[in-house]
Amino acid sequence: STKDHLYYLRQALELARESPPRPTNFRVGAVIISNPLSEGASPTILATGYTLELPGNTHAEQCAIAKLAIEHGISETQLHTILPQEMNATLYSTLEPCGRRLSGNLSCVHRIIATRNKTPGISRPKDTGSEGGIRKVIFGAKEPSTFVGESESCRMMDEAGIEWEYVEGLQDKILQVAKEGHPAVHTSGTNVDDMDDAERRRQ
Ligand SMILES: Nc1nc(=O)c(N)c(NC[C@H](O)[C@H](O)[C@H](O)COP(=O)(O)O)[nH]1
Ligand SMILES: [Zn+2]
Repeated sequence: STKDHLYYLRQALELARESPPRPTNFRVGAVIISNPLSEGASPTILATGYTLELPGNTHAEQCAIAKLAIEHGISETQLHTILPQEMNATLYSTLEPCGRRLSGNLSCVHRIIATRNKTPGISRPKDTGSEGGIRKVIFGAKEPSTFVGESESCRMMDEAGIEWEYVEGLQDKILQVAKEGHPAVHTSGTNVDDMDDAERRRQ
């Protein structure tokens, strides 16, 4: 339910606050939970991550996925062996996972797809249970167009048969945390350093 979703998005937002502010990316937090389909089983947190947590130019979702694989001593493409379908692994991210990165690094949507037992080139009907790994992605804010313009992430997840859901309620706070470290935009509208001298003198 939305209440549970907001509970985990709040946890992810707390993680995002751990991220060092940079003008070149967003501060994001991610939580991977098992949310078993079987009756009465309770969800458990499997891994967490925040932007730049692991060395290098790392994203929150990337860190959570990498940490889970490291913890089990397996590669990220083998995560479906510890995330069977009945575990219904779900990734919560404060911001929509990236579909493209200005750095050219592998996007988080591709990393999420790689956790599933998808033999490249063999397309199974969507409902086959054998595709474990991360089955659902829930995020609390759409990615602003700052870096890559219109995000293709949701279309890419649809094509990969990964369920996703944008849960509203925390988006303002999430974006405020995400953009800390970005150049301030003067509320007066035009950014002072964008003005020409004549206009600046008139201020
Ligand atoms: N979902 C998400 N999680 C993150 O941890 C993070 N930093 C971003 N940020 C998205 C933004 O589009 C990219 O940060 C820029 O495109 C620059 O790309 P790099 O981060 O340098 O690879 N998005
Ligand atoms: Zn990413």
